[in-house]
Amino acid sequence: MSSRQAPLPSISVDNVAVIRGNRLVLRGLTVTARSGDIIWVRGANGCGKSTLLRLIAGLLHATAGSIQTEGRIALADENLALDANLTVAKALMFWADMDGASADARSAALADMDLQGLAQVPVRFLSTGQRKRASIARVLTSKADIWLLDEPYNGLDSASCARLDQAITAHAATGGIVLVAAHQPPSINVAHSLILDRPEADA
Ligand SMILES: Nc1ncnc2c1ncn2[C@@H]1O[C@H](COP(=O)(O)OP(=O)(O)OP(=O)(O)O)[C@@H](O)[C@H]1O
Repeated sequence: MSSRQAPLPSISVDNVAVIRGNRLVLRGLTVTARSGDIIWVRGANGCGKSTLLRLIAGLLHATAGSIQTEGRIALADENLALDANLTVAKALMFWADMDGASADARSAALADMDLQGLAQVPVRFLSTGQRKRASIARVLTSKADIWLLDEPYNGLDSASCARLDQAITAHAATGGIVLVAAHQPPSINVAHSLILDRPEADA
């Protein structure tokens, strides 16, 4: 049997610039994240927080610079990524199957986000906060090493915020990486915060 262990998760963003539309959104951005890090990504509207998360997720290309990641990535942003016509349980199971995760992982994620009572409800009937909890449950189900969470606290009640804090803390404690893009500081200990510059046109 091989004794080789999987490499630790990491993110290395090196001197990255991005042009979106005709705007320079990020310029000369360098960020490193290591196993166990929780990083708060902050900055003014339009400074590129979502852009950075999408770059790291591989959904956008950098105009200059390089991005290297180690480990599996899950992104939760404004796009719910759950089939509106499926029940919450089935929509999560779709992703569990895609990610090679187990039904147990799905059940644990439902419990962590207090969604058991909504498991048989179609995704399209969820409220704003419930949809947000379901999108976080998808990240939990994925068993990804790197969580990229875009405004994860928006729309959550205080009990759900506490559950999310617990999930983030536990993920980092077991060696995962979490990037949280948010305007308000997370109430958990963050390794450091990354402040993105105000966009040039707004400065
Ligand atoms: N699809 C797109 N095409 C062109 N420009 C875009 C696109 N999406 C975003 N942008 C621009 O990129 C810039 C950064 O947007 P981004 O969504 O990353 O900012 P943000 O920091 O997440 O903002 P907010 O705090 O308002 O959520 C903005 O100027 C925005 O107009």
